Amino acid sequence: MAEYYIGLMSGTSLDGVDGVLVDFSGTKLRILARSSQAFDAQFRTELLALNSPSDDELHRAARAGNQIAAAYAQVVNTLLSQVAASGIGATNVCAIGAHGQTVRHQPHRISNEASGAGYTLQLNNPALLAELTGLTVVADFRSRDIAAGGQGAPLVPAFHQHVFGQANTMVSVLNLGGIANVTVLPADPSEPVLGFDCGPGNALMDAWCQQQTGQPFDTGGAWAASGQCLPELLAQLRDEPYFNQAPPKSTGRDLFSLNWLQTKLQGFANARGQDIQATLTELTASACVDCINNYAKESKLLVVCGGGAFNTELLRRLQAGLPQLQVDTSDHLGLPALDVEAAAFAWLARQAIQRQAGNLPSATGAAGPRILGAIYPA
Ligand SMILES: Nc1ncnc2c1ncn2[C@@H]1O[C@H](COP(=O)(O)OP(=O)(O)OP(=O)(O)O)[C@@H](O)[C@H]1O
Ligand SMILES: CC(=O)N[C@H]1[C@@H]2OC[C@@H](O2)[C@@H](O)[C@@H]1O[C@H](C)C(=O)O
Repeated sequence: MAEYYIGLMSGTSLDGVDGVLVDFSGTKLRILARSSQAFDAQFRTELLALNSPSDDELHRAARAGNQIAAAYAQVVNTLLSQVAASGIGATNVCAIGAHGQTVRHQPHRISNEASGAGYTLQLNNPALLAELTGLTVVADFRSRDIAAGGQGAPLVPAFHQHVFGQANTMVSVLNLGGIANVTVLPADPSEPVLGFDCGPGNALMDAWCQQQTGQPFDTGGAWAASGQCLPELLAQLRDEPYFNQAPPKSTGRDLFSLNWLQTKLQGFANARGQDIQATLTELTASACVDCINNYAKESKLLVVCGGGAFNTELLRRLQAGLPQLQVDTSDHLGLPALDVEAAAFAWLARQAIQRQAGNLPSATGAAGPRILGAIYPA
């Protein structure tokens, strides 16, 4: 009996929505349809602005949530139209897992407040999405883990374990989205799975590329490849306490923003744009390399997913920093790099519907396993 779920991810790159329709009924998941929809430049600018305090932000955030739900509904329609000929329709889909758009992520405990709790905020309107699609929607996956003392991120390690785990071999998985996060799957299944954010993924490279060239990202890393890494700037960028913090840990644009970069760039006014891009690419690569060397030294394989998997220069720098292992994209294991996160949220929706935990406390630091997400019935 088929078990269809839809997963929708719009991540910290702010580039748009990735969606997949997955069948979980077999031993291996099957992706039956995939679709991406880019946000237009104006909406992207608004989402970026909403990542920082600004005027009338409650009203603007609510409107942005509606717009995200509308974009999600369009992706759902496209996915369903791709499988219509196979006789699969909305009534066959168990639920949608809709991540929402993270605009704040402050999971750390606030000791001088009565609740002591941190928070995370994903803009979305799951009620509207349920109305627009007629489907059950699961949303707000992160809050429960934070309420249980966890980071609320990363949440993909449980899914990575499900799809990429190998008997008797340590495997590491690196998601290169706006932020980079790693999952370490131990060779011994009784050992805990680790998972945490390494630091910036594409966010700073994208921001610099957009500002200097007008292009939203450095295609293939070609611009970075034409420059030289600046060691002094790299040292200044690496001089950020987050990199030396022990896991569990997670971060976001709250820290790694264009403002952060501009502060670090003081004193480098005469540097060439492509050299700064090369240095930002090395920043992402070196932070990830250090995480692997510190927490996954015995890994023989590094599975790379997320849009950064298309950045050849970034992958070259990763492989150069990790000569002891093989760097490969998830495509080689049968799951396209851009589909992994969306598939993870389809899986997390399924966990919620089946009243199963979605978090891994060994990764997030939560007090225990928790059922994640709020369910908006069809
Ligand atoms: N051809 C390419 N060359 C270089 N970089 C690319 C290419 N295609 C995509 N990217 C990068 O991937 C990013 C999108 O990746 P992805 O969709 O995984 O991000 P995301 O969903 O926002 O991730 P996360 O939630 O993990 O932060 C783009 O912003 C860009 O930086
Ligand atoms: C708060 C938030 O949205 N975090 C994202 C972000 O993007 C990458 C990294 O930072 C990761 O921790 C997380 O996303 C993935 C899907 C996760 O939860 O595993």
